[in-house]
Amino acid sequence: MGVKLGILGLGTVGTGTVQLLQDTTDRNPLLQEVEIYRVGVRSLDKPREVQLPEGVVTTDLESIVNDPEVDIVVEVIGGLEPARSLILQALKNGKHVVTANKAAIARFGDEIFTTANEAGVYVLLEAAVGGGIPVIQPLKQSLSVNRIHAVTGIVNGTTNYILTRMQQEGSNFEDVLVDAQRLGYAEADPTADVDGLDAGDKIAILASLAFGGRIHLEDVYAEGIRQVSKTDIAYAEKLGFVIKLLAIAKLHASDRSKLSVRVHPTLVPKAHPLASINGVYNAILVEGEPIGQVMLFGPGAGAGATASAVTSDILHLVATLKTSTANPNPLLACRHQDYCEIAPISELVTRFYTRFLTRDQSGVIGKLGTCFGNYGVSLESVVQTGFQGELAEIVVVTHDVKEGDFRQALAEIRELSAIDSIPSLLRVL
Ligand SMILES: NC(=O)C1=CN([C@@H]2O[C@H](COP(=O)(O)OP(=O)(O)OC[C@H]3O[C@@H](n4cnc5c(N)ncnc54)[C@H](OP(=O)(O)O)[C@@H]3O)[C@@H](O)[C@H]2O)C=CC1
Ligand SMILES: N[C@@H](CC=O)C(=O)O
Ligand code: NA
Repeated sequence: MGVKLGILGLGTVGTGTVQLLQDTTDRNPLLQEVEIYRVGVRSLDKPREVQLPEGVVTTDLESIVNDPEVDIVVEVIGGLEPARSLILQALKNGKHVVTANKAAIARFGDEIFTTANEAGVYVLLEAAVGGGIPVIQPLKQSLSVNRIHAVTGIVNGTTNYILTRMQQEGSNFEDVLVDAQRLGYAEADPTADVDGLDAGDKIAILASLAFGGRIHLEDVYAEGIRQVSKTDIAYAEKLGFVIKLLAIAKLHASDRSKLSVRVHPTLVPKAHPLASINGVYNAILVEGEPIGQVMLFGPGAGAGATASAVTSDILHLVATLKTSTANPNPLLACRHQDYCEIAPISELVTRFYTRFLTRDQSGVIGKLGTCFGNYGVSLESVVQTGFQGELAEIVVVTHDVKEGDFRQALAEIRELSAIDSIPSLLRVL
């Protein structure tokens, strides 16, 4: 007997998934067991790229999650509500759920996984992080015998696409964002991408899997790419770096009972493996013991890539439904109950790149050095790079420093009469 799917959403990801399921030749034969039974959308009048039999498509999404015939609900509508309520209702009705919705999982994971565990069903979310890259299952299974020290990723396709085109073509931020939207990479509200919130949701999910505890999303520091200018990209290039929006979860430097979980634009040395990840590609570098470093790389967004991840989850569940036992499979279920302790960003120890615009006064560099010295900030390089009108431009790269100390030094520097402004402040990997 076939396994019946109720798919919520027929946009970029839903359409890609239906296309994949309607073309099963040379794919895993288990896919032939899957029937696209119901599909829920917002508007019945919209032109669609896929054809479905009469009566399959509906705007009544609740009827899908409540339909006793549906075995697996695939949630690809996105957003928080009604996605959360529909997922919970499906789980309570004993249906397995596949979702690509990192925003809902990062916020309501506790409620969703608890409900799933109580109902004895699974929530699979491979598409929620890294698009088509298998990263959730590897962290849950293949890599889970390691002690993980750090997960560092480029996990937002939209911003990586924007930064790459700004770097390679000198393109303008807004124009490239429009292209990313047209290509189906961006969220319905692209501020989630641009402001680092989408990457924040994703690193919260990865941290939870890698470090074995739940994450309060409000503890995750997230900074986006709006402040990254063409000027910074050009200076970074001269200094031997590329600027990437990195999502980082690692054991805290001085207190290994805490985690540091954060998203921010970062100067990445050109020789680092993440420096060459361009366009919509994502990569996640996992460091652990005894494995060392593993980098998972691939397309981070887009219809086909994301459909690959969604459909692989469907396949897992089809296999599970066919071999179902009374006890849940612990490799598929969520095993976390407790929350991780997250260190505040002020405790982060990192290098900084900072660009100052200064007035033409003598001894400015000396004054900067004194302020930094007052807070134990030592400098790796100081370069006076040129002029912007009347103002001299000075670029500073520090050695490792505690972010709180560095911010105090900057507060003192801002008070100097020689300082006009500090247009850029970026962390260096
Ligand atoms: N796009 C990508 O590359 C990736 C997306 N994701 C995630 O996948 C999910 C879906 O994204 P994507 O396909 O891009 O989104 P789209 O905006 O392209 O599609 C959303 C679909 O859901 C339907 N929908 C939305 N809200 C409702 C509602 N309230 N009631 C009924 N139907 C609704 C829409 O219906 P209608 O068509 O009638 O408007 C549409 O078919 C999101 O969680 C996203 O974060 C994850 C990885 C990559
Ligand atoms: N908007 C997201 C889509 C995939 O998760 C991105 O750009 O990475
Ligand atoms: Na993935």
